[in-house]
Amino acid sequence: MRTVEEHQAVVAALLEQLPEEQVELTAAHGRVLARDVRAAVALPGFDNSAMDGYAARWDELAELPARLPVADDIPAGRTDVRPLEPGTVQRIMTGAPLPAGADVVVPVELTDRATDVVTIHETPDKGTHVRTAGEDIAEGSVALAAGTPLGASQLGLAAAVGVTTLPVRRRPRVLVLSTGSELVEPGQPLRPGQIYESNSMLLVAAVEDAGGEARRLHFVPDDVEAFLTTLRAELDSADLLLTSGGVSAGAYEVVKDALSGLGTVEFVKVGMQPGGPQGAGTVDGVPIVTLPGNPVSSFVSFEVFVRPALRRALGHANPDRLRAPARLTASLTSPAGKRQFLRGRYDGGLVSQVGGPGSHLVAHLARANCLVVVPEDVTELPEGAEVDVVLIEGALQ
Ligand SMILES: Nc1nc2c(c(=O)[nH]1)N[C@H]1C(S)=C(S)[C@@H](COP(=O)(O)OP(=O)(O)OC[C@H]3O[C@@H](n4cnc5c(N)ncnc54)[C@H](O)[C@@H]3O)O[C@H]1N2
Ligand code: MOO
Repeated sequence: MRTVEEHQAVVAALLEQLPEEQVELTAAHGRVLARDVRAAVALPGFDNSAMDGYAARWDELAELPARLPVADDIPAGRTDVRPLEPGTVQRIMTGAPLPAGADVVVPVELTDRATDVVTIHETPDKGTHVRTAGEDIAEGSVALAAGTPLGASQLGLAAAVGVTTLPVRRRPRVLVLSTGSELVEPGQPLRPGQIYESNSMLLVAAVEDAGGEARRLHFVPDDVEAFLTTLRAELDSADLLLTSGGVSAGAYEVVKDALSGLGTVEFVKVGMQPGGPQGAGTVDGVPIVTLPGNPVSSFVSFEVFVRPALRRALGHANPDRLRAPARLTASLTSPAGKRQFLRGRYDGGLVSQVGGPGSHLVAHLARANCLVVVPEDVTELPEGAEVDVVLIEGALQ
């Protein structure tokens, strides 16, 4: 039996780092930066005001109230600001360049707001409300490091330093193929013994969530010829093929039967639950990961093996999910010798198990926001025990 880490290494080794491409900033959301991006300009680019008020020389405000002539008016965007003459102030707006010689901005609220000669009633400390050039980032320094996922704040920063395109890694093209003679397309009538096919939906969404580009192939019955025909027709358009179902110990294990002896796919048992039966390898040089058909097993296997491998291939600095320590709200039991990935809801340092360990419990899975990891050698945990949880909800990443 393979350990979780051993099978993770096998799957990760199947995927090479994806090639780089340059994309417009508007298309870079959700991608991963391939190379460091340096700031072409400092931020702030020049000393400027943090408040609407009056730029002044702090030494001249020792005696209050102070009355000083307003020598100029500086709205944001002015490019010809003159130095501050001694004995004067300049009216200034938020974001406008600070005149040379000014070392404080007095907010309008501390003045009579006059535009000819202003009366200042109170003065802040020297340097207050002045944003200094380069205090956020220096010109030429690394603004975004390779491996950074590009979300709202990272794209905002890229635009702020004047970037228009970014180097990212091409999204991996992942094919998803479900197998099973019991499967029916959602929307069609069900006969006794049939179920709606759901793993392909789950896996396509999981691939996209991991940064890949997924394509759902129409599921095939437990028929080796049908499976191989689909595989051969589609394989060369993929960086990875994910299959679901047909890998355990029964009489109609289509994926196992079709791939055994073809390419390098190896079928193994991994010491975990759900997700025990696994397979991974290549056919015609294309990586294939065969996930177990139970929906929760498919999901957990994707989380544990495929997601980190895809994210590593995308160049993520942190390919793994965030983890957190949490205290159990109720006791639990776990089989010896297998790492359990129970479904849970985590909030504020506490975690509650959602449903039992059964890998058919899709409604419970849909309510979970974490996986509760119970190590191989732990069989019982009391209420209040500390466990490790893997946060699986997008918003928490
Ligand atoms: N005698 C043994 N039986 C089983 C073993 C074992 O070691 N010995 N392992 C069990 C475990 S653990 C798992 S997990 C499953 C894995 O089985 P398969 O990968 O072969 O999957 P199937 O048999 O095709 O399906 C299992 C289950 O999931 C449902 N399913 C399958 N595909 C889909 C889909 N696309 N959408 C929705 N639901 C799907 C299917 O109807 C079955 O109920 O094997 C155990 N058995
Ligand atoms: O390991 Mo199976 O994946 O429990 O249901």
